[in-house]
Amino acid sequence: MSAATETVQEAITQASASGGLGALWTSLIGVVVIAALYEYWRRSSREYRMTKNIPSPPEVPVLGNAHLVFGCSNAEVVAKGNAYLEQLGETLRATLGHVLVIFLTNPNDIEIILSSNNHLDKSEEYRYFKPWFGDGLLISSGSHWRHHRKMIAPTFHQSILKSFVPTFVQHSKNVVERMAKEVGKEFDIHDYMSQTTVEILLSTAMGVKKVPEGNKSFEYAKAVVDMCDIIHKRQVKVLYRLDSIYNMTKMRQKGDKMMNIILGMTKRVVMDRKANYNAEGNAIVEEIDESAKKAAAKKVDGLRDDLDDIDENDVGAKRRLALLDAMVEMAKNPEIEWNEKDIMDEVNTIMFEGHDTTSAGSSFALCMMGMHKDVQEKVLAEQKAIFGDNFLRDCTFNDTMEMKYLERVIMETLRMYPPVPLIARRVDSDVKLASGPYVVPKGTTVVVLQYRVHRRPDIYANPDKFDPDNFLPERMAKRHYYSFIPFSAGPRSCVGRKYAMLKLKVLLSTIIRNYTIHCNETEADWRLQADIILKLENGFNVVLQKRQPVVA
Ligand code: HEM
Repeated sequence: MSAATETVQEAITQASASGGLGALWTSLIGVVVIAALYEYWRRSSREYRMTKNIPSPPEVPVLGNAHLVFGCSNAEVVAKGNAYLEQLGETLRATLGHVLVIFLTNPNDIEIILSSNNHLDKSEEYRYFKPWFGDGLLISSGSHWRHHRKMIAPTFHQSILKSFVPTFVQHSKNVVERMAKEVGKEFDIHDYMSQTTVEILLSTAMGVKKVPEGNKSFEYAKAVVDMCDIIHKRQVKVLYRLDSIYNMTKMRQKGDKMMNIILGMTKRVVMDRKANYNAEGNAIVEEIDESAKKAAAKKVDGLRDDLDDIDENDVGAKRRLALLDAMVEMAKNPEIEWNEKDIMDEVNTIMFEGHDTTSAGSSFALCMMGMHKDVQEKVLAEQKAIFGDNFLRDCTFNDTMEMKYLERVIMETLRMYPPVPLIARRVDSDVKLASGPYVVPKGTTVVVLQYRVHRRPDIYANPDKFDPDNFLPERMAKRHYYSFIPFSAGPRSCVGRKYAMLKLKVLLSTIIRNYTIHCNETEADWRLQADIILKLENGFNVVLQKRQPVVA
């Protein structure tokens, strides 16, 4: 007899002994009636009825599909989700109790959502980020988001990014030096990438002159990983979604501890910058070049966004500031609506978005090069062609423009292992999908699954094969624009995508010119962990060997 059956029998025996059997039956009947009413309400909602024709995994009353993920580890949830999509097709409906979600993997459907200026609001699931990001860019909505986006996008302008290159180089050289002690041993390179990407963000976008002593940056990065794990659990486990239950758990206590570490770091960053604020000294003055302006303006309309270099109204010289300086200046300007909370919200948002994504991206890229030696050799050949006899000299912005093959390696890595594996939006009106006779009702959560779109065999002929040539210009030209979306796309795409690509090139170029990378595992050994940012449950394990001096 199971322990549960014994407990129920014990309760019945005790209840009948104390004359409470009637009360027990009444309670049981009460529970059944409430469950039946809930199930009736759940199934008769407009969302449920309108999406009934969309394929769904097997449902049970009250819980919907929630029973399928009970007790599953993160990697198991990912594996199950993939298996259902494989079995049921490109568009899927799932329910967690009454919470209904539509999963999209068809680029035409995705374009309808992401290119629209209407479906810009994030889904309910992002609310668990609120104590961390406040009303920062990632989760805010409406006019607040529009105002912040307009003010923040120019702080990632190309002229600012170019000025960051020497700092990217210095930190890349530092991490090469730190990793020297691991040479010949197998180790998790993600730990090094995390610390470095935090420090790079602090020194560039945040303008911090001296990075925190000891392993404070690593402590921050670890706290971010733990906090993401907690937020992800709250998103997928029905009971933790309720604040009243979550507040009673040990997880809440751990969450508070992590938030203290995270907010402690970002508060110090803002205080430091304000104390050393010198807008004139830090500004980048850019001469606006007529021919560059005309070339930029010629870009295909559909691909234009607020990050493209289109400054048609700019004349003469333009003064630009990096993110935190720009925000401190805005807060001083009475004509701009910008206060202390706005600064903190954006610092917290960008410190998170800007480091964890690129540390995952760089770690995946290094592992892929460690596994695919032919690709590593081609990357090396390109580096030799660029750096010649002076192989270990500092990389410049112009060098990065020559790194076409490395760029393809990065894009192929982001295709196969997109650091942000999914995006969720709440649709603003009823949406007719292109993938079938489906209508997604207003207010429903839609989830765009980049990971699955990027592995569609009808788009990428051999989707599970690592092939940087998937990003040859002629192949890219033939594909749907929304079939490669690691940075999302449309008006709410990643504001840091150019920063990320430039930083990844400098970092990977510096590492590859110093070390040969080996990865003893195969992709089949990897256990993907998709809690907010895609990672590996079993670590990014590589072995480095010092590269012999290279002769061009
Ligand atoms: C490989 C690196 C990166 C990847 C794959 C990536 C991916 C993404 C994706 C998919 C989104 C949309 C998320 C959503 O809608 O839920 C996003 C938004 C965002 N990203 Fe990135 N990102 C990367 C690096 C960066 C960097 C370096 C920064 C800043 C320094 C940054 C800042 C942001 C911000 C602020 C948003 C919110 C934009 C908005 O809602 O207007 N990201 N990113």
